[in-house]
Amino acid sequence: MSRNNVLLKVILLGDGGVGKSSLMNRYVTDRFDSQSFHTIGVEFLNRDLEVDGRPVTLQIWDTAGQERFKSLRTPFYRGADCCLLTFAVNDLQSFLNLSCWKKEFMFYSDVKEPESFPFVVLGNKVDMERREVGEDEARAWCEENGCCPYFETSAKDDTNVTAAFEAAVRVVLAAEDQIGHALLGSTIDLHGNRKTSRGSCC
Ligand SMILES: Nc1nc2c(ncn2[C@@H]2O[C@H](COP(=O)(O)OP(=O)(O)OP(=O)(O)O)[C@@H](O)[C@H]2O)c(=O)[nH]1
Repeated sequence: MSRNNVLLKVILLGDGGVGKSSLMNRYVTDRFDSQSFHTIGVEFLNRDLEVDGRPVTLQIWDTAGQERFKSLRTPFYRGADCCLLTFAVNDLQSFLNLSCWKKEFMFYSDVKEPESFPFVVLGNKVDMERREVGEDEARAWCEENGCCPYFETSAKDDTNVTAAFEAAVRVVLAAEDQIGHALLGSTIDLHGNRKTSRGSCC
């Protein structure tokens, strides 16, 4: 039996210059521009793919990370299925700002169940020799903040870019399956209360 195509909206957030546009362009067009300009507002690109036999259209929304564009980007958070929090491993401040990005997303999006909303974290620019954020430190932040999985990426070298976007699709599909199973598997106890179970994203 053929399965229907699923449209998923994922949104890239993070400080200006960490490589959000470059990651999107690498994944969708397989190109890298070393002179990439700052995004103004938002841009989006689609890519069709198949994950575990399921046809998916991934709609990737790339937002402007600079503070002055905040009012242009926040209206686009609504309806997102997954948020990709991005920092650059050679820029400590962009890592420290991840919590602010997560808060901003939760404030302006229409997420119904904040505890189980899927986040993926990308530590970009791993091709750079000088690092300011270690992999262990980044993984620890992800664990503490319920934002898994974590990928170390390079849009320049095409390291882990496909893996990261496919992981975003997988966490969304897994979360949807879990809700489906929870509803199917919910039971009515003798007192008439519906029992459901829900897991976290990690
Ligand atoms: N070395 C290296 N440079 C990168 C990588 N990704 C992006 N860059 C460079 O970093 C700069 C900023 O990249 P962008 O993709 O425009 O960053 P952004 O996060 O979209 O920035 P805003 O649009 O301002 O939010 C550009 O000069 C890119 O060429 C990477 O993986 N490695």
